[in-house]
Amino acid sequence: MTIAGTDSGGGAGVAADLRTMALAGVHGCVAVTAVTVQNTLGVTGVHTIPPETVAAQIRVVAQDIGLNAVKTGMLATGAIIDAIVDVAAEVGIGRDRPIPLVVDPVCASMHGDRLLAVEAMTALRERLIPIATVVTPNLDEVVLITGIEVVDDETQRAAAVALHEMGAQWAIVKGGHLRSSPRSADILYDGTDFLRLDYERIDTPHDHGAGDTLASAMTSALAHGMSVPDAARFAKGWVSESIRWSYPLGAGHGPVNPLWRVANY
Ligand SMILES: Nc1ncnc2c1ncn2[C@@H]1O[C@H](COP(=O)(O)OP(=O)(O)O)[C@@H](O)[C@H]1O
Ligand SMILES: Cc1ncc(COP(=O)(O)O)c(N)n1
Repeated sequence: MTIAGTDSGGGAGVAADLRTMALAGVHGCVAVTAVTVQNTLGVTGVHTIPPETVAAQIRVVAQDIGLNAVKTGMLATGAIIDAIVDVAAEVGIGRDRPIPLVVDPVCASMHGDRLLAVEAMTALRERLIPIATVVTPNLDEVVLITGIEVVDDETQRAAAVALHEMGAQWAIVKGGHLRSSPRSADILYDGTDFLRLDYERIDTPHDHGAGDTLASAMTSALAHGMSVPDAARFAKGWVSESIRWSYPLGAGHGPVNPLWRVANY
């Protein structure tokens, strides 16, 4: 299941998640948190869904269809985070529970438009991250959550340690925004070992939805029963190829494209 917002441009959020989940061989269910008015240039409006409606979407799917793995993306408000954390305890989602939870702590769009209220940062830090099986921030989110500015490998590792200490079972600190590096390397940490997930940096402005695609590929792999390190390796390869096959759309940032998996270009 993806718990996330919609993007009218079809590049990020629920649309990106469902594309990846389908192509990765799992049935994706949806709990919508917010409707965004969005195109490739930015977000011009957000309509949030009542927290009890978000929780109810999760509850009815858990009760009928069942959940193998869950990811969160855009959550919009602290009240929505609270509702998700409460229903997660009720149906068994989260670390040390039967259903793994991947938390992509989306705070803003790539255009800099806010997708999580400032007041929600405390609930994110103190309630949601502590129940995450894996948390997957980009470098902008790392600064907002931990105060650590990542500039190199050492600070990237320090951020992973801070996120693990906040309660996440595993932390992946994504290096996509570390433009000074010729590689695109993410660091995975479980409190003991660091795993570096390294890939060539692909030179393209069309990377809208990359973070969602990484987290939903990982969630799909966890739903198939893979371990977190195997799921992370799978997801890194998946998002890298999706960035390679991204396409221009509109006047801004086009979407990453998981159709590389099936398309015969
Ligand atoms: N230009 C790029 N080339 C290759 N991989 C990239 C590139 N940009 C981002 N990635 C990878 O895509 C994933 C999403 O990263 P990032 O862009 O940092 O997140 P977000 O989309 O949340 O801002 C990460 O695995 C990152 O390393
Ligand atoms: C509904 C929604 N969810 C997530 C993102 C983040 O994606 P990106 O960082 O590519 O803008 C977004 N723009 N919109």
